[in-house]
Amino acid sequence: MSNLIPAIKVKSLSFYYGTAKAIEKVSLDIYKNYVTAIIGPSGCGKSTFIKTLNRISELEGKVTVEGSIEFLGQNIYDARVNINRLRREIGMVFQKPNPFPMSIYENVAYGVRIANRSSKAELDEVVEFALKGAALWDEVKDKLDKSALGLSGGQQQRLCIARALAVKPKVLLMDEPCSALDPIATMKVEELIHSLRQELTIVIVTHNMQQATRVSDFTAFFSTDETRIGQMVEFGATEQIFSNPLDERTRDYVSGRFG
Ligand SMILES: Nc1ncnc2c1ncn2[C@@H]1O[C@H](COP(=O)(O)OP(=O)(O)OP(=O)(O)O)[C@@H](O)[C@H]1O
Repeated sequence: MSNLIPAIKVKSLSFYYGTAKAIEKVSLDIYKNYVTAIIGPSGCGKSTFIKTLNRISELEGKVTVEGSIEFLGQNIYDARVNINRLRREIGMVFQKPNPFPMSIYENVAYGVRIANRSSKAELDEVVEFALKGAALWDEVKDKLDKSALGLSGGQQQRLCIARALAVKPKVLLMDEPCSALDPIATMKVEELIHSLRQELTIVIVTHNMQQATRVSDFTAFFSTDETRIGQMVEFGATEQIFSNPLDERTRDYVSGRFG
């Protein structure tokens, strides 16, 4: 792989819920226009980590962050950072599809309306662009005014991806985006992830190791020891992590002997 440009540089990141440390001193570069998978056993801090990347983790109450996360040359934890803009530039898709109880069109247009004043024609264009980007346009183009809640689970998840794409993010964070989907819907989302990396940088948390090998270019393996504090054990090209891991703990996990 040539041309590795970091989109996000995580430096010695530690994270606490109240006084409980959830992750310790994670450092890693997330490369632009590649897919990075975060894998590891339950409770090792994968979701916590991904949520620190756009400061969604701050919505969890009293939390403390140490270290830094550089995005576009700035520490995102700097007091001058505009959090709304940060979350538009680093969008997020969650485990369970969470469409708003409104029409398909309004779901996609929502964030754009908040971010800037747009004409109806501009909004129409963005909605079409985002739904096409999320490979959902053909299925919904004739029912844009219908409730999003009438869509299947897989369609709802692609709608949530379209909603994130509508505000033209540079990075998309996906926290187990397929865990509530059937195999066919999962395959569609995986194909989508593959094609989206032309335009975007993607970070995906997954429990499914086959999925990590199918969709990602790089993999970070997180784990905990007896302290129960999450740490990054190993990071590398996905092929290397799965075929020739350097750390014994990674080897045990990817071979299914642990976790
Ligand atoms: N909102 C919260 N408040 C307090 N502790 C939390 C909170 N969310 C997570 N934790 C704790 O932080 C640690 C890491 O949790 P996290 O959900 O990030 O792990 P994970 O690797 O994503 O787990 P899983 O694979 O089960 O989703 C756990 O010990 C968890 O109990």
